[in-house]
Amino acid sequence: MAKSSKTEFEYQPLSAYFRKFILWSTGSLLILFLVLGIVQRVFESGLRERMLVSHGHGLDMAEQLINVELLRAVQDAHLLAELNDIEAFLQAPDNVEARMALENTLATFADSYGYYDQIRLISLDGMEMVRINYEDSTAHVVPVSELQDKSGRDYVTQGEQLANEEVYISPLELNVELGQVEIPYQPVIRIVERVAADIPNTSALLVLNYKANHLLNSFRSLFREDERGMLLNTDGYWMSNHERENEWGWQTEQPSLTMEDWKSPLWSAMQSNDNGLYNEGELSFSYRRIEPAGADEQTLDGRYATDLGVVPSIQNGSWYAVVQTDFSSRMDGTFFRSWAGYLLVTLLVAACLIQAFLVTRYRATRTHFIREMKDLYDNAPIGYLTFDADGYVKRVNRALVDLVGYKKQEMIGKMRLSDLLDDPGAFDLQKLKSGDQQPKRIKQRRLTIKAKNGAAIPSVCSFTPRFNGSGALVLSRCSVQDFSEQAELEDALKEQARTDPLTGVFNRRYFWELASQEMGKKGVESSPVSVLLLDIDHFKQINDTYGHTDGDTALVSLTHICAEKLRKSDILARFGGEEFVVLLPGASKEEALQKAESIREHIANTNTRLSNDVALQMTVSIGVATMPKRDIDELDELLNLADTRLYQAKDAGRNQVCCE
Ligand SMILES: Nc1nc2c(ncn2[C@@H]2O[C@H](COP(=O)(O)OP(=O)(O)OP(=O)(O)O)[C@@H](O)[C@H]2O)c(=O)[nH]1
Repeated sequence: MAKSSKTEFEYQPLSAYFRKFILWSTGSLLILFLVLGIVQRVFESGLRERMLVSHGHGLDMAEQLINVELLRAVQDAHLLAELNDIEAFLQAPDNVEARMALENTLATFADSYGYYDQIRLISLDGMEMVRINYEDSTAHVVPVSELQDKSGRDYVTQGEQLANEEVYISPLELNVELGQVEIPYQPVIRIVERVAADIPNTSALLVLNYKANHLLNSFRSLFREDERGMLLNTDGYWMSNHERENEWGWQTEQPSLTMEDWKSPLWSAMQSNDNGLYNEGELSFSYRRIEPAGADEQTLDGRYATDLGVVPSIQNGSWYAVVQTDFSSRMDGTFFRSWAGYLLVTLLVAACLIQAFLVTRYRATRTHFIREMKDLYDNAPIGYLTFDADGYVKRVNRALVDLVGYKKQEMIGKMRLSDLLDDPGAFDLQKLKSGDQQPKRIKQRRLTIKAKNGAAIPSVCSFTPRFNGSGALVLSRCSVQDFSEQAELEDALKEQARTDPLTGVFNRRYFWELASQEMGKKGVESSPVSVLLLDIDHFKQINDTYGHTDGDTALVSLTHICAEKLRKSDILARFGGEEFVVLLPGASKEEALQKAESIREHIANTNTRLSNDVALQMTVSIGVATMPKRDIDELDELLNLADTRLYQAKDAGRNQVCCE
């Protein structure tokens, strides 16, 4: 026969299995994604924190860079303003030597510093008096004929308001030559200092054109690759932007290239707070208002600037440094957005699905198994009863209910095992509970169950105890098998083994057993016992004459006739063939003799009706032996003695009793 390949779990309908699988996998995937979500959130917030630290660091560096650069330029202006050559020139502007001395000094300065593409001395009415151009790493003295009128320029107007040794720092802007923005762009800041103001009619403005490219390049290099650093002027135009075409909008006739136009809420935030963070989707902006070498008394740099003569009231307003990070692109570089991360998530999802499959399969198998077990328990052909450590019934099956006649609800939790036993003490629960005797299974025991109707039911019971981790009994299952029929059969077999099948009296083997018991009986040791051994006279002739069947009838009849003369305590048995034995407990020699005589006489006087209506008259010979005191070891000899005397009776002519 082909072996079935069906597993237990396959017995479940596929739809039920699939539904459970979906439930389990949905549940476990939800938990997985919840955990992953939390992990990602924690990681993200850490990343955001690091991003803000990096932003803050970049803005600190930017502020420091701007102040250091500009204050150094202010210091340079002071250094030049102190030159005697300037004072000498201003006192005699037409003196060629004084001019040349000043031009040389300024050219040397421009050469050796390299930060300034123009160093000029401008009169208060705006005319250039001396001008040094620094181009292609070389300082050039501009001839007097090429000097220009700068009156009306903002930095000149502002410079006119300065007191001696006061400094004005112009806005950062592209240099304009002859009305046109110089190409390539030359970002410049003009440092203007009033010189020789205390000498009447000689005061002028010392103007240093600070080349801001270096400052802007340094600014750009402060930020990480995935950060965008921006520098804006007080009107929100970019002086530095990673997209260079967005820079200098106010000078390139692109007035919409402002922060306000690009990100209006961010610009509003920048107007209201000096420092702050603005988020828009995945974009994060940190911003800071910077006073470029501003004379802000609150800050160390500001106090230093004031000391250096920078006049707060006429400065050009604030700059703004902004750093922007696209958080999603920063996440792109992390494990969560890497192929390893995606692989891990895929593996985890696969693990969840496999786990859901295995759990569903396991539970389906287990459910099926439990159902099978329950079915086996409930519908077993023998009774099952489960009881707890106190002996109370916890569960019973149908067969047991049928056997005892109680309803389930009458037993469960209400009756104990002992209530169901004919002898409540027959089963020792304590023994089952004791820790040192924890048999996995108590071997079969014969117990008599007491049914509701009072019937005693012989049963075979076996106990399977279950213990907890600390060895205490939790439950025990007891199987109960009705043994009534077998018991009856056993009794019948026992009876058969004891009796002579023809006559129904005890057989020789059982006679020995009973006689031995009688001999060993306690309390009557000194009382006598007698034995009669009977043999039918000429029985062979009866057989020969009437046939074997009538012979059998005669044998049966003899036991009846005999029994009429016996007490209840006397024991009659067939010893073999036509020979019988009678044990007379307590009978003395005289009493035994008397009993033998009465039996012999009764047999001789009683007819036995055979077939064909023949009336048979039998005689018996009897040997009598008596033991005055009981001794089990003498039983054999007692019977031998009776046998000898039986033969003596035969020899003496039969139909008589011999006792000596
Ligand atoms: N019908 C029948 N005959 C039996 C049974 N058991 C033994 N016999 C017969 O009993 C007879 C016994 O004969 P014997 O031993 O010669 O003794 P007897 O004829 O009684 O002679 P005595 O004992 O000397 O008086 C034999 O013929 C046996 O076959 C039995 O169960 N039924």
